[in-house]
Amino acid sequence: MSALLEVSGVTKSFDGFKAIDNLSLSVNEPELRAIIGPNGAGKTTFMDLVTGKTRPDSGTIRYGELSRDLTAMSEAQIARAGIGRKFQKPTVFEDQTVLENLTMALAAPRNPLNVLLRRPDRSARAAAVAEEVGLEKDLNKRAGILSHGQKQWLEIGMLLAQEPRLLLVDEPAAGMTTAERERTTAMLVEAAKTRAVVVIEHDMEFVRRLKCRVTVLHEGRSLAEGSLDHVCADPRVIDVYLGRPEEADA
Ligand SMILES: Nc1ncnc2c1ncn2[C@@H]1O[C@H](COP(=O)(O)OP(=O)(O)OP(=O)(O)O)[C@@H](O)[C@H]1O
Repeated sequence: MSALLEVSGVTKSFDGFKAIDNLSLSVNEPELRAIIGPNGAGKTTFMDLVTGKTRPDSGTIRYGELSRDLTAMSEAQIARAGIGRKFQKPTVFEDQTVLENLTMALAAPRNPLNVLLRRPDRSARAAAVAEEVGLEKDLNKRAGILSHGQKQWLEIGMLLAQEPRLLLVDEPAAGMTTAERERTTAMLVEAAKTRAVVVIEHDMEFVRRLKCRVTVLHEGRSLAEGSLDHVCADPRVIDVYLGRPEEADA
């Protein structure tokens, strides 16, 4: 296990307001990491910075063995370097089938000789990804008729098909049924066995099931980090995020 992503002293202001304030954070490979924190804590901005959608005012974001500085790379270069992002709302091609969506998303074979010598069966690879995200029985269904949860899984599958080294996932459980949430947890835990997966999530039960290291963001800074039990016992986290029971009752 080694650091794949190293965020050091990053600050990002919008109109003088520090959305990210001297943030340092590192993610290993493989690792599953949850990022929690109150509204406006800077969670989405963090993902925007890593993917190159937003540029920091100061600090560095280094990635991979070569410690490439992501702040000097375009969004397309960052995506090509193996960083995938799943936004909250599913974005799949509704008129295409599950299989077609996954096939379109498949990563191009890295070695051109593979294409010449052993032309990979793209449908078989797409079917294997479908199995990873529990859609193996729905290969020929049009994506538009899938449930909200299934669309989320399809999009996760489309990202996995691109073989990312770092996958950023924004609130995957939002709008899902309890059963769907449980399957999503299992999927992310499995995906994080061979890559880095960073999940933003508000649902604490969901985070608990991930059984992973948790970073609590608050006002653009890392307030606490460790197991969920560890951060939940931190009085500062209780104050700014979890609330005290007597306050909740009030
Ligand atoms: N493009 C932008 N322009 C101006 N302000 C922005 C921009 N992006 C984010 N902000 C501000 O930065 C702060 C952090 O926002 P961010 O969306 O990163 O928080 P968050 O932790 O993801 O919140 P939530 O849980 O509500 O999604 C907020 O005050 C937000 O209004």
